[in-house]
Amino acid sequence: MTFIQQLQAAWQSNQSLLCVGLDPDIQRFPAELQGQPDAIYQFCKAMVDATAAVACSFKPQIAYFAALRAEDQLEAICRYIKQQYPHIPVILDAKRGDIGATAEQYAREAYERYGADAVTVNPYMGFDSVQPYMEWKDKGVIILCRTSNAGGSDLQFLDVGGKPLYQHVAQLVAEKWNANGQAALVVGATFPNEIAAVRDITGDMPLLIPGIGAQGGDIEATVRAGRTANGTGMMINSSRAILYARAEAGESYTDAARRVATQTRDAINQFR
Ligand SMILES: O=C(O)c1cc(=O)[nH]c(=O)n1[C@@H]1O[C@H](COP(=O)(O)O)[C@@H](O)[C@H]1O
Repeated sequence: MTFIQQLQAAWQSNQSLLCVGLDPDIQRFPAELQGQPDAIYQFCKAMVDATAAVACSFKPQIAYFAALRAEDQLEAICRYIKQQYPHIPVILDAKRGDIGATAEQYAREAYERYGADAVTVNPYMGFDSVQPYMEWKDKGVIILCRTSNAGGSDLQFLDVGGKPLYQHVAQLVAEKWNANGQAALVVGATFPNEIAAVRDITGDMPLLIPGIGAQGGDIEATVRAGRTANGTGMMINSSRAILYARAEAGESYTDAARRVATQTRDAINQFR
């Protein structure tokens, strides 16, 4: 099964467009995990188990693991998801971008070492820097287009021949780069007008949309702008708002994560 087929199946089986981001910040872990040698893995495993029933994808952010020399725990959580929840695709968020020969190695790292189904990449160095990821025909290649951060406008909004650069990227990917139908684009939930513009350009291409939750993006505006005709087409990511949800009376930290993930999935579904 290709990444896109896997994603379509997960949208249906879990009735969900929610991507659960795994950004494990040890400073924010519950007391019971503090000081454990594999705390990052244990925390992510607990989050995966708590949210798997309402997620269409998981997105581990590699920096949170690599900064603490915890790549082995990233390997382990990717393997765990594959074993326990093989129907839910894993997106490695690495935002890679380099010359072709180096990109080949990054692609092997994402797809072989971590067994990811898709990886986020940066288009700034052009097609030959993205192509090596596309040689893996059944894998997803998720390309930055209009990122959720304010500074994204510094370059992505520059006028290139009468349109902003992010629209040029969307057009390039939709019309030229995506020969094998495996591409998706990143567009931030903090910019619903831009989500709508990218949706217009790209037809039914899946969009990875981070920025709801901790970054304050509006769920209704996001879904209305990004949905396809059949009410899918999006992986709407939330990380910190789910991982570090405040527990209510009698709740464990995993209960709180499950509650917020379920509420977020349901809030998204209201507007599909
Ligand atoms: O590619 C991404 O996932 C990404 C792109 C973008 O434009 N903005 C963005 O926030 N992200 C990632 O999405 C996650 C957002 O986390 P929260 O703000 O905690 O929900 C982080 O892992 C970011 O690295």
